[in-house]
Amino acid sequence: MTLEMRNISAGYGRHVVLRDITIPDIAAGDFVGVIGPNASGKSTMFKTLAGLLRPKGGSIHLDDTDLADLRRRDRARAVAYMPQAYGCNAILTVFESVLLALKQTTGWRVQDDNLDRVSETLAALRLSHLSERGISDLSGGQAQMVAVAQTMVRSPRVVLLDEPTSALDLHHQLSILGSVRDEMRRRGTIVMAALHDLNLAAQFCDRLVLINSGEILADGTPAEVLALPEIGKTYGVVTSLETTRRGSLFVDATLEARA
Ligand SMILES: Nc1ncnc2c1ncn2[C@@H]1O[C@H](COP(=O)(O)OP(=O)(O)OP(=O)(O)O)[C@@H](O)[C@H]1O
Repeated sequence: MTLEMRNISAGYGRHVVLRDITIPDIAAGDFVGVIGPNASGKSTMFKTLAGLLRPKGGSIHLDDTDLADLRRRDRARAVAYMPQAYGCNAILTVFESVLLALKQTTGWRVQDDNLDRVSETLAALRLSHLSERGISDLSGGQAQMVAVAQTMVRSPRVVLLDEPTSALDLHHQLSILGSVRDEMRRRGTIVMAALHDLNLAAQFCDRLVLINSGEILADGTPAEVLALPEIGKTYGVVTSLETTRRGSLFVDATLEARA
């Protein structure tokens, strides 16, 4: 399976946000980090991929299928999107809310294997202990992790996560990204995640796409992209890429060059 964005332009009314974006050859099981400053177009890219925003030009292909040719429900089955703003005040348990997400693109009759799928997804994300909790009684971080479960449960071919770790403590950032990466690799699902933390992006992503002002500035492995001078320029900081004693990449950033 291959996902490809070809010459996509998109925006809101006359405001053009994405300018002729091409991202080729995203393969099954790839974890692609989309990095770039505030308002650079990351969410707009995800909304366009999910079919919530119609591109003004270009096309998106999943293998030989142009996603624009799919019916709404089929597209939602193929591409699942977790927006930045999530949350739910319904009187549902976590388990029920994930089941509801699963049934959104199928019939409403609940079968045993649906229940198994919900249990497996919660277990894969290490969230089983929250199953019977009320969805509206969760902390911000717990709600964010449940939103990831709601996105993954339908076994889509592409998962789009818009800042999935913004509300999580350090332990849960590592735990949720590790679980998503392992589970999605096992299922051969493509994951694209907008991430602000470049060190998390370096640790978990196979590939990084740097976007600024709606244009792709770099696309490559974390080691390639994070070493580019464009990284510092794009964020308006000075960066240097280092390797820690444990062999991890580490982006050291300051506002101004040190004397
Ligand atoms: N619904 C909308 N209507 C009009 N303009 C919008 C809308 N949503 C986003 N924009 C504009 O599009 C541009 C890109 O926004 P987008 O949300 O894609 O950025 P982002 O990279 O996801 O930012 P952040 O990191 O702050 O979440 C911004 O200038 C924003 O103001």
